Amino acid sequence: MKEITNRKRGIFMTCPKVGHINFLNVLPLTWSYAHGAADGLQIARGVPAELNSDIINHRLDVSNVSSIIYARHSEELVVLPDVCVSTDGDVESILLASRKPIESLKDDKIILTAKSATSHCLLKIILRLAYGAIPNYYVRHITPEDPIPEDATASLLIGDDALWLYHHPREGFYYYDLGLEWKKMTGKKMVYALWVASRRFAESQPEALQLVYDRIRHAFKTAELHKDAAIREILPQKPAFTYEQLEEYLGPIIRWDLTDEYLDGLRTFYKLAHEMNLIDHVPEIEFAAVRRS
Ligand SMILES: C=C(O[C@@H]1C=C(C(=O)O)C=C[C@H]1O)C(=O)O
Repeated sequence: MKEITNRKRGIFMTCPKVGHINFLNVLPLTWSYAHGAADGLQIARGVPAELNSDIINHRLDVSNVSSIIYARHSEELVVLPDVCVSTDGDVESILLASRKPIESLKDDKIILTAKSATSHCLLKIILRLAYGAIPNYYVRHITPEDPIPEDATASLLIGDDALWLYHHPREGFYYYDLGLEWKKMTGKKMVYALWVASRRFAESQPEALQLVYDRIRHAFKTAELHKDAAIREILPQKPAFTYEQLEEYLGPIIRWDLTDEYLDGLRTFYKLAHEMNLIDHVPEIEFAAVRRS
């Protein structure tokens, strides 16, 4: 298999350029890449906003991206089946931090982390539909140590920043988990990130796409087997978290299977985003033509 792949790679492929959002929520894949799964791939690490832009601008062939980006560029992208970053309720790492209770937010100033795209929409949908609030939003760099700038009422954090804040909340603020808020409002699961390939790459290099898909899928399929090793390996780089915190986060909390129920949650998200003019159409979800494993 390896030989065939390598031979084919020699014929068709330069090294596929694969984006990797460097958050703890994809630790099984980070671990796999560090243990052989990155061989023959060119991995580019970044935050969602960077990789969202890189795939649209053809600097990447495949990447995990904010799920809303697929809706905005579905004509240029195809979705890899079976993999995503999602939750059924609490997410822990997408947090609204606020000086006021969420029920009393109205036209306040809210700062949105510059790293995100999906959660910006998720927050706008939840505040508008569940709380009747239409705040003024500004995108800015935010640090979890100083989560709400002086001039704002609330702010939105995602990823490891938000997970850190979840475990080290500053007293005197209110905190809202947007995975839980979404579940309370819609009863549905929520998909935050998808893996997508540029259509151009998918059509011109199907074997290379298959290789990348197989590696990503395998990493999440075997996540449970390597969970302990992956957490122990990352902990020295993430001293602000305990083993128990990551062990809970990477399993019961974060899910990676893009099953029908998660797709249903994703379609609901797109429908509401469209109703709020955050996207201009609700896309059909078109999957890459890979052999599923
Ligand atoms: C669950 C999370 O979802 C992330 C949220 C994203 C966004 O808001 O655009 C993008 C990728 C996801 O990995 C998280 O931030 O931890």
